[in-house]
Amino acid sequence: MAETHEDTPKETVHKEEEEEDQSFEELGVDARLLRALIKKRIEKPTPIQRVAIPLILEGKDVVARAKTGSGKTLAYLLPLLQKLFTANSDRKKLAPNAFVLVPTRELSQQVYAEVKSLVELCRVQLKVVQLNSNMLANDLRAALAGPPDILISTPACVAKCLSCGVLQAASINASLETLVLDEADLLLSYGYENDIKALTPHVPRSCQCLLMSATSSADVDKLKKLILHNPFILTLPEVGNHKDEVIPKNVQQFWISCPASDKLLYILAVLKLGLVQKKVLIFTNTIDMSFRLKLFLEKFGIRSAVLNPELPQNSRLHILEEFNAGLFDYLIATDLSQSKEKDEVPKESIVGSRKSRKHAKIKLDSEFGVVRGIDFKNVYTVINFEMPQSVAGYVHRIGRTGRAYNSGASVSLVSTDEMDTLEEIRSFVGDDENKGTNSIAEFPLLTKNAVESLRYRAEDVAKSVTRIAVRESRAQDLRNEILNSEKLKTHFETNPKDLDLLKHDKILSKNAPPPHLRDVPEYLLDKPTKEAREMVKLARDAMGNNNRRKGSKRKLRKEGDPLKAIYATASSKRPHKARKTGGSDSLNSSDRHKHKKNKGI
Ligand SMILES: Nc1ncnc2c1ncn2[C@@H]1O[C@H](COP(=O)(O)OP(=O)(O)OP(=O)(O)O)[C@@H](O)[C@H]1O
Repeated sequence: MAETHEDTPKETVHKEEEEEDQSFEELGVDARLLRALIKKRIEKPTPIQRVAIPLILEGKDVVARAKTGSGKTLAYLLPLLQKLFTANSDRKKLAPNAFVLVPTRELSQQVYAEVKSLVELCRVQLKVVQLNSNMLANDLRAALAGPPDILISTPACVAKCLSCGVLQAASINASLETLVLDEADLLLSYGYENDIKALTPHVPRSCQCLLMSATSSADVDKLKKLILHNPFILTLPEVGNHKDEVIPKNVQQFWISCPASDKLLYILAVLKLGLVQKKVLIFTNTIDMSFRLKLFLEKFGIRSAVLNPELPQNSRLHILEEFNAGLFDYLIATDLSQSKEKDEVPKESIVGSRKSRKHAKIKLDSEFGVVRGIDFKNVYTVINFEMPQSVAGYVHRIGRTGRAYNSGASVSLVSTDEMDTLEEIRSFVGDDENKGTNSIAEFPLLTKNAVESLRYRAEDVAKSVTRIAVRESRAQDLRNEILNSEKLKTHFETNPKDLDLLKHDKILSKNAPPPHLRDVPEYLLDKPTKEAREMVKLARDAMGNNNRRKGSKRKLRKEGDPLKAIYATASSKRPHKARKTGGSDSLNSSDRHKHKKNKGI
């Protein structure tokens, strides 16, 4: 095991403040990787990268805890690649030199894509493979022939490789130089404990072990004991042990009180009136609800895609790719960690599919995960259409926006039944009126009048989205995706960059959406809503409709995010106590005055 040491969070704080302007070069990153980072427009290291990279380059075992979106992936990938670039090519290699183990396939794909792009940009010959436990033993064997330099996979797949003799314990022991457990706080809760235990006896003592995690938990401690000996513990002060600092500071959090039966109406108002910035990631707790929402929104001309664990893997990856590439603005993701709907797809949802007849039932993919780790690109707004059932669920959902140095917002629709959850979240994230930290403020831009103006249309359309319509659409979508999945597989093998083949935000309703529902007539909008809408539009324009654009980002950081300026007053004006019912307050004239004056927070 690598040389070890125990660092204290306090020492890390000191170091970070002192060296805030350190460049990647000063951290000791290789010239090829520096050039790759420039091409990727990554200019300066994030705090966790500043602290972790030098230690990992020195060969230390490291446990790195830093909040979601803080750049943990590059924190371990850069030194890992550098180590492989400079390794002696004559050394014995019977198995991959590095294992990167992650909890979900989506994440495995994401890390793989990141490694591949870095390796290509560096023009270095390194073989990287990504495996999953659905692969046949022969395919696993073929992929591991060589063997590759880096294996990216889930613990279950490595355990499978060991048990079916595709990977030999002795070969791992002779060759493994680096073991990374990414999203370590999740690995055990995904049920990988035995898989990890199957691997650990074969990890050589000389192997450098890295544990990356967004939160500290008993599970991380357990893994630490299982794998590492006296590692450096890096807990970023800004994330750190303080429970009130788990949400990135650049994410503004809002909530809207609304009856459960009015949620469709409220989300329609928020989206249709243009009160939030795109792209928007919407979380539901069940697959049926995601289809209900999709069908409802598409009647109003709002096209969205759904992402859930019953879809074939190729489709899921393609949906993520398309969303990240900006091909559509609204993605409805089902966070099944919050749901009882975990075990199987209901049979009726797959009736008629050729595959369904063959297999009778389709298991949901247990390696699916949309909440943790996935780097959704340029998501500005996260909407909790249904509240997560745990504080951790909330933290990880919100973490899909405000990634790295970007800003973002979250809006939670909270029904009476979910009010206790909101209170629990508030007390956990340290929503403190006096400190102004991490406040979850009432969403300031949606007025009661604006909601009521859409009620008649919304209720009418909601009635037409029946349970049967939902089930049929879900079945149809699954059938389409199963067929598409095969096409995608072959197509993307030959055209990896072609993202336009299949659109995932296609309309599922049998009847085309009525044209009169596409636009909200001016007479339905009250004055505050028109003003709020205009302000969001102005902010969007000022941000070039994309706050990640080159140039504009730098400008924004300097001058403040215009959307923050809009929200600022409302954020500081928290309701005294979470109300149990009713909509948001209207903007009064002094609020509006302040909105205009405020130059950002
Ligand atoms: N130094 C940097 N400067 C700017 N952007 C960066 C930097 N490092 C990483 N990023 C970008 O920040 C985003 C988030 O990074 P990453 O996925 O590694 O976060 P994370 O800490 O692993 O989050 P999570 O815990 O949610 O998985 C990515 O899009 C990544 O490309």
